[in-house]
Amino acid sequence: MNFGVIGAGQMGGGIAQVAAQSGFTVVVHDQKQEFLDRGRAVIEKSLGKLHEKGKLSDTPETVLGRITFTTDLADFAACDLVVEAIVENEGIKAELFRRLGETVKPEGILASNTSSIPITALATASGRPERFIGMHFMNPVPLMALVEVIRGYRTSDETARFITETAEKMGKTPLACNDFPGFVSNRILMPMLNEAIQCVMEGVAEPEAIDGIMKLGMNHPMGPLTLADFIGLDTCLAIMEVLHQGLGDDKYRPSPLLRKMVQAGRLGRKSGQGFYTY
Ligand SMILES: CC(=O)CC(=O)SCCNC(=O)CCNC(=O)[C@H](O)C(C)(C)COP(=O)(O)OP(=O)(O)OC[C@H]1O[C@@H](n2cnc3c(N)ncnc32)[C@H](O)[C@@H]1OP(=O)(O)O
Ligand SMILES: NC(=O)C1=CN([C@@H]2O[C@H](COP(=O)(O)OP(=O)(O)OC[C@H]3O[C@@H](n4cnc5c(N)ncnc54)[C@H](OP(=O)(O)O)[C@@H]3O)[C@@H](O)[C@H]2O)C=CC1
Repeated sequence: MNFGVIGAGQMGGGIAQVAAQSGFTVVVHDQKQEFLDRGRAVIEKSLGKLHEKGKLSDTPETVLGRITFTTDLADFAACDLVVEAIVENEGIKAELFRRLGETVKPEGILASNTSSIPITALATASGRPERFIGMHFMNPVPLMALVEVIRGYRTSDETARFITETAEKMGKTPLACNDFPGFVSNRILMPMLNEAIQCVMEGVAEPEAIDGIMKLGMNHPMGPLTLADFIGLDTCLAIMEVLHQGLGDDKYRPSPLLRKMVQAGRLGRKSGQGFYTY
């Protein structure tokens, strides 16, 4: 299969890596060569770790050899499937899908890894709503089992079947849900992270204590503030905005502290500082 990925950030890089581990021929796009170089280095490091642990059936070089990196969207013309993983912004994604709809061969399927943005709106922008779907991987992609499969209003059965089978070929467990703001994963996860941030703002406890309470008390692998830093506070804020606007209920109001930290450029792990310093 010719597998395309748009965005070489933490999610795009992980999706490209797992697609290549599954034997697919992969092309990855980002806006600038330096972002592609950074994405490639992250993939190399992850493959090295998996190889060390005997969790890779091919050598890291073989897997990496299946991936090409490009700044030219025209290189996606022959793709059977393109998964988009760029910034969580509806306008920017919609414009990208309009271009992909004109570039990728007509029978190619387009998918978004969006955390929360309506699949149906992006499907309309693509001009091929029957062959459009949400394919939502979890972070870190090489380690997490789930792919949330979100059907838009006009997604065909054939497209849903193809994505389910592709996720399985990638060693993931696909689970289906419908197109509502935040789908299932982030409708449930993100209010918890937002509430943890609200606890920091109100001085309920120090970040370390909040994380410790949720790790030791609820057996969560990461505390909510560590996880928010890991996801990216900009992405968390964007998801909360979609929940708040899309569901129209103030229980989804983003914490003012979350908003302020994003305004200050404290985006979590990717910027070196969030609730913790990296
Ligand atoms: C926002 C959205 O739209 C949706 C989302 O994705 S929400 C986020 C969902 N993800 C989560 O909730 C993740 C929660 N965290 C976890 O499950 C775990 O902490 C984890 C799987 C990430 C790490 O596992 P862990 O056992 O707790 O910790 P850790 O010891 O750090 O990691 C295990 C190993 O995996 C390795 N590892 C971590 N990321 C890796 C990657 N991308 N590739 C390869 N190896 C990796 C670590 O280096 C570590 O290796 P060593 O044992 O050699 O040091
Ligand atoms: N972080 C997470 O835990 C998860 C995120 N997601 C979703 O995946 C998507 C990507 O998130 P993530 O990988 O974390 O984000 P990153 O910030 O790591 O990467 C985003 C990518 O989008 C590119 N980008 C930014 N602006 C534009 C633009 N205007 N046009 C084209 N490309 C652009 C970035 O390139 P540049 O370097 O140029 O900015 C970068 O390659 C989002 O939709 C997010 O909601 C889904 C599951 C989990």
